[in-house]
Amino acid sequence: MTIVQADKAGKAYKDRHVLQQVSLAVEPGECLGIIGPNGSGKSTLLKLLSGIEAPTSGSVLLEGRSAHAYPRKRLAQWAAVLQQDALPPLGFTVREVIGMGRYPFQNWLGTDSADAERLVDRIIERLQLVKLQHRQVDGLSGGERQRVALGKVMAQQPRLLLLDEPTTFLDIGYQIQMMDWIRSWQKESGLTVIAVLHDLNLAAQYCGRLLILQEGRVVAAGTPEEVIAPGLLERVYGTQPIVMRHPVSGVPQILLQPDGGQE
Ligand SMILES: Nc1ncnc2c1ncn2[C@@H]1O[C@H](COP(=O)(O)OP(=O)(O)OP(=O)(O)O)[C@@H](O)[C@H]1O
Repeated sequence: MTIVQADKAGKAYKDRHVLQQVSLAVEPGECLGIIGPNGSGKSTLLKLLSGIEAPTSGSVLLEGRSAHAYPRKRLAQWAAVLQQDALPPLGFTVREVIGMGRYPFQNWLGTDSADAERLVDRIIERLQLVKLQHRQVDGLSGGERQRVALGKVMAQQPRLLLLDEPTTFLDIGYQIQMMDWIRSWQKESGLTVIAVLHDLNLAAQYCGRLLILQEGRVVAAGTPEEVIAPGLLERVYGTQPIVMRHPVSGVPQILLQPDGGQE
């Protein structure tokens, strides 16, 4: 069954239309990348697709049901959101923060339906956080904190993972590591991923399908080959990048041209 379906979804704040007529369908196990310039509505779209906000027109269905029809706790057991700097609360250890991902699964006695401690152990090992697990999160570097935030959403064991700029503050090593972890998690568990990414090269490498927004409307959707095209990118971003094939994976990659390439 289609995991997420938007049908002519729109969002307006007062009389300002931030998103208009957005239609898309995301199938189980796929990775959809959402790209587009600053202010084009990417984060707003993610809020609609995660059920955090309701559309003001059209509809968003999660497994066939209106996102707003889900009780909050049920939604949290099903979908998880990872943001740019998820800023785990101060004063907690790495292990405690990862364990917080289990809150939606606890009953009123605080007991979990799964073997939560073993799950947290496995995640800590997987994300190479063993040495850091008893450290407070406040003292960690940006890259370490983002790893902890990923651990927390992994503990949630969602079926749908929504990423809002997950790699923005990370160096290239951490960017690749983060996206690789997410990809292997996706492959192992059939997780569905929707990712807002500013980095078109990362988006083309990790997402099988891309959707590009401009001023709140979908201007193109398709494979990276279809979307990462010089003419389209110039129209949307107002700059003309060089598009080349990645020498190893073959996916399209861009090189920026200062001043439009004219000396
Ligand atoms: N709560 C709100 N009230 C009014 N306007 C809003 C609200 N949230 C977002 N907007 C506006 O909607 C537009 C789209 O914002 P959004 O954050 O979705 O864009 P974005 O593509 O994620 O941008 P960026 O790449 O810069 O993060 C912006 O002009 C923003 O000012």
